[in-house]
Parts: sequence; structure tokens; C-alpha cells
Amino acid sequence: MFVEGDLWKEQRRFALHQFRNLGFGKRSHEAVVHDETRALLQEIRKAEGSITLWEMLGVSNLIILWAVMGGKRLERSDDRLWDLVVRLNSVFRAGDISGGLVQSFPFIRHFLPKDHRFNVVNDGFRLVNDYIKEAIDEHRKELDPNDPRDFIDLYLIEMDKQKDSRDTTFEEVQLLASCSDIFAAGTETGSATVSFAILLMTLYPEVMAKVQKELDEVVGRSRLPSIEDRSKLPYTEATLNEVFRFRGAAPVTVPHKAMKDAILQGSRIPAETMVIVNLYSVMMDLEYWSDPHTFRPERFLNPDGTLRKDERLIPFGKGRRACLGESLARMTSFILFTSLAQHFNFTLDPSVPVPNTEGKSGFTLGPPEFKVFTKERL
Ligand code: HEM
Repeated sequence: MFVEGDLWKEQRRFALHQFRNLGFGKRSHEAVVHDETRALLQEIRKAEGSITLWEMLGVSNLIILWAVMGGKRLERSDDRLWDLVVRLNSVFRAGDISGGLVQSFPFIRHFLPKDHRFNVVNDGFRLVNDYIKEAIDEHRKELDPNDPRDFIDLYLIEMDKQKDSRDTTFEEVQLLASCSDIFAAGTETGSATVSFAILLMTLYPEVMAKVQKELDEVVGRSRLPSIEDRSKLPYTEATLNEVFRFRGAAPVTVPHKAMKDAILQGSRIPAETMVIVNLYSVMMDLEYWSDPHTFRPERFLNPDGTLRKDERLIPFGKGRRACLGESLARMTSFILFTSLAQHFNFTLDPSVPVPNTEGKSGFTLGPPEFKVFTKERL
């Protein structure tokens, strides 16, 4: 994620190609998402009192990602997963996409207290990397080059193929970085999106009622929603689009670098400058949207009720460096959100007051602290 040039190009091309082959974000991957969604619904049914959604959704997203990356279906009962989700959350809340002061004056890192955000981020990523490193070692032992099971196997095979090339970028350190990027980029953003969506449904019950009515009419209750239903659910799609616009999990892009001197809308950007694109400013532009601070799914509907596309809706960025996991993220958010809406009504637990829906900053935008009571729809 934080690399450039040929290294980035080669690694991104390989990851995209292999994810496509593994069915990432496509129908063939849907069964994994459905299994995990059923497990989540069961867990919510069994929970007593109010629940903290982001943790539960974080575990779901992590299990779904790991199924493609590491092959195995991890168990929700595994305490290590919950620990990883909580640690990733602290990393994302403590992080600063620009690198903060330490980026400009690296030597100060030696004098920072243990609980400084720089150390929280490093310790969190160390935990994630240890987890992935263990999995890579296991994959190495079990590898059958004729029968790759997942992304890690495919990468190890590519490493072996290129081991005699002096220019290879396929090395274990890079495999670890790719897995860690995907793990981190996918878990927190996915859980934030659906948590925000449910929080907004508690605050806009009239929107939730319309989503549930559409789901009842098109999908019913006897099966889970599928990506094939999306085209028949324009109001639900418009609602998710509005969640992505209103509280997109990534208000700014990852850092980019100007490769050469450039002029952008009259401003000179010298080569080598770090450039971070403010997606929030596009999706919240007062002139364009007229009422950007109002949560209003109807803005994404045509007068005849069909879904309206809008080129200013860019929650996954744009161009060659746009989000690598967009198709999976869209599919996962859609299935998790619609399945929750299909099965439960949610009300906020008043013992955890939500002052506003602005969320918490960091590497990404996280939902504010909130808990919900759930009631199965009959
Ligand atoms: C709702 C969930 C998600 C949102 C809103 C989101 C959004 C974004 C955004 C805005 C960027 C930066 C684009 C840019 O710099 O121009 C990005 C990059 C990235 N995302 Fe996502 N993302 C999500 C889920 C995922 C998932 C599930 C994965 C896992 C495969 C993932 C993997 C990545 C990677 C690897 C990059 C860096 C791409 C590169 O530098 O070439 N994201 N994402």
C-alpha cells in the first residue's frame, strides 16, 4: 500500500489477477460470505442485552478475507481473532495517514512514550504480522505446487518460480506486506461501513422501514440476499450508496506521490510531493450536493425509482490506485447489511449516548461508540 513504481505495479497486478482467479467479490465467493453471515446472525440471536456491532462485524470481515488469503475458515470462537480485531481498531484510530510528526522528524520515535500513537500502530501491526507469518510458515510446509489453495500458496509458487531472478519483487517480506495490507485495509473499513449503516438506520427508522419493505418483497425471509438481487433493490442500493457518501470509511486516500512537476487547478505541485486526495470534500461538496449533511438515500434514485449513478460518489478512490478490494467490499457490505436488516430491528442502547454521527478519525473513519438492542423480525 505504501510502495510505488515497478514494485507496486507488479505486486498489484499479481494480487488482482490471483484474487480474480480465486473468485474474490464474485458469485463463487458468495458462499463464504453467506456462511459467515449466518454465523453472525446466530451470534446476535444468542447475545444477551445490547451488542457492540463493530467488533462482531470486524470478526466477520476478517474471516471472509482470510478464506481467500489463507484458505481456512477461521472459527468465531477463536479468541485470537477478537484480539486482532480490537488491536486493528486501535491501530486505525491511533493512525494518521500523513505519518504525522514522526514522518517529518523520524529520530523522535526513540523518545516517544509506549502509549504514543506511533507505538500503538507499530505494536498492532507487529501482532498482525506475527499472525500472518505463522500462516506463511504453515503454508510452506503443506504447499503442493500443483494444487494451490489460496493467495498465500499462489504467492509462494510465484516466489519459487522467480527465485533465480535478480530483479524479482516476489519475496517473503513482500508477501507479508501484501497480506498485512489486505488484512488491515479490509477488516476495519468493512466493519465501519456496516456499523455506520446500522447506526444510521436507528436514527432514520423511516429509511430502515423502506429497506425492509423492499427486501421483504424481493428476497423474502427464507433465504439470504444475494448479489444477484442488487439490481432489483434500488432503494436498498441507494441507501448503501448514501452510507458510503455520508460516512465513507476512507475519507482520504492513501498517500500518493507526484512523479513529476505538475499544475493542478492553478497550484504547482513539485515532483516528489506527497499527495493525499480528500474524497470527503468531493462527496460532501455543498455546491454539488446542495444538502450534503442530510442523510437522504433518495438522492441516488431517478424519478422513476431506478438507481441513479453519480460520478462524484467515489468512496473507493479513482484511477489506477483505487481500492483493490472494491468488489469484495461492496459484496460483503451489501450482504451483511441487507441480512441484518432482513432479520432484525435495531434500537440504540441509551446507556451509551451517541452525541453525533461524525465518527472517529485516524487512518480511516470509524463509527462513534454505540450499542444496539436487537429484536428478531417476525
Ligand atoms: C468498505 C470498505 C472499503 C473502503 C471504503 C475502501 C476504500 C479504499 C480507498 C479510498 C483506498 C485508497 C485509494 C487511493 O489511494 O486512491 C483504498 C486502497 C486500498 N484498499 Fe480499500 N477499501 C475498502 C475495503 C477493502 C478491502 C476489503 C480490501 C481487501 C482486499 C482493500 C484493499 C485495499 C488496498 C490493497 C488498497 C491500496 C491499493 C494500492 O495502493 O494500489 N480495501 N481502499
